[in-house]
Amino acid sequence: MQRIEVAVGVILRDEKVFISRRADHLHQGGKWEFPGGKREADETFEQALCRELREEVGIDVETQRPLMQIRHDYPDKQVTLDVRTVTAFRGEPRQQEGQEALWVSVSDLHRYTFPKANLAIVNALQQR
Ligand SMILES: Nc1nc2c([nH]c(=O)n2[C@H]2C[C@H](O)[C@@H](COP(=O)(O)OP(=O)(O)OP(=O)(O)O)O2)c(=O)[nH]1
Ligand SMILES: [Mg+2]
Repeated sequence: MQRIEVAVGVILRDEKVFISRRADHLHQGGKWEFPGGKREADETFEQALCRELREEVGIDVETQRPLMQIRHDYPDKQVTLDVRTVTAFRGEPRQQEGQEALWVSVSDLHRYTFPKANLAIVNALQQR
């Protein structure tokens, strides 16, 4: 199985995080996620995150910082998540692909069901 590399953005504003729900038909469908997507061959993770957040939530990232990299093996897919916090951006985040999305307090993040690989992200944010 090939490992896929995913750029993931934790968009933060006033102790809230912007999350969206994965479409039902996708891998890990129906769960909440931090916006992002697969890195293309000619991109750095930083570039991939800028592109994905422009496409998926319509913002231009101004400040991003590495938070962690997570390797996780799902039964049907192996992923590496390159996770970055995004603390400055232009535009107002809006889900561009019709998925549900909302701002949630960092302290409430554990109430939402994320893919298993995300557990470390939620823990790290709540310990900040
Ligand atoms: N975006 C995102 N993906 C996550 C998270 N947690 C997690 O395990 N994943 C996994 C699910 C998928 O297997 C993979 C992301 O792939 P994807 O199919 O959404 O990528 P993409 O947006 O580029 O979509 P596409 O190429 O299929 O159009 O990473 C997360 O918080 N955000
Ligand atoms: Mg995506």
